Amino acid sequence: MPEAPPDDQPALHVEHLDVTYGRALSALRDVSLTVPPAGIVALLGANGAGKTTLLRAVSGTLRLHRGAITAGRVRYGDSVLDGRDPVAAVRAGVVQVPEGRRVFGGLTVDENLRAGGLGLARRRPAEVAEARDRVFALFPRLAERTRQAAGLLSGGEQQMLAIGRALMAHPRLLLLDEPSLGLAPLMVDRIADVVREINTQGTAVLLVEQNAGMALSLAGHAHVLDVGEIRLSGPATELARTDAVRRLYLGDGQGAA
Ligand SMILES: Nc1ncnc2c1ncn2[C@@H]1O[C@H](COP(=O)(O)OP(=O)(O)OP(=O)(O)O)[C@@H](O)[C@H]1O
Repeated sequence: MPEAPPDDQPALHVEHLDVTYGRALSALRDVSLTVPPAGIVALLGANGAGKTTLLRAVSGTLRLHRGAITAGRVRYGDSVLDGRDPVAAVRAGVVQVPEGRRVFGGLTVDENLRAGGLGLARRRPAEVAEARDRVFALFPRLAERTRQAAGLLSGGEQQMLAIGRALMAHPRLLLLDEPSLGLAPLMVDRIADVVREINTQGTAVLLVEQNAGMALSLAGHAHVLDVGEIRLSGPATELARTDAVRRLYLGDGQGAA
């Protein structure tokens, strides 16, 4: 469990972040953003803009992908997260749901959930059971399939499981990487409802999405990344009205009226 009580919610501060892969590839340049306590912030951008890279920099998984922070800071409350590992981030209350519903296909739903939060010290069985109950309340479909192999779930159910597994670690900040990718519209709505519900329960969300309509309907604030740099930032409702966002991300060929 994170050390701080739930009502002591820190903010995430990403400050002037530069990230490179290998020696040559600059993936992020001078990126700054804040996720306020219990807020939802959306990060939009085309393929390759650097959205996943930013989540990796926050969750401590960058090094697993041969990336490195070369300048700037990532702070979550009093915890400095840049240069740390994923376990340090999880202990601070920051958990990433990777793109592509990476569930353990050969393990059951229940085993996948139990794998969430591994690395957290001293969890009592009652705490694990309570976390599972919370996941099942959000995703009743998972409760009906606890013994099913995760690889046999539908795409939407696998996304639910990936989010559920992250929730097992009691995040105070959830990093969601394209949760709507490849899902049917009804399932996208369902995932959006769940993100809203998780946030209502007090968890902040940094939401990476190509589905700008969904992301802007959920977020209070949003940023647009373009080839490694933040081009636009503002309240989600305002961003949804700008020409560039409407044309490029909301499928509005006419631009703003
Ligand atoms: N492990 C890696 N090694 C080298 N380059 C990488 C690696 N991961 C990402 N990149 C490069 O870094 C840049 C940013 O990629 P990133 O995956 O962060 O973008 P993205 O906005 O999340 O795109 P997508 O929507 O396609 O996932 C791209 O040029 C990508 O090719």
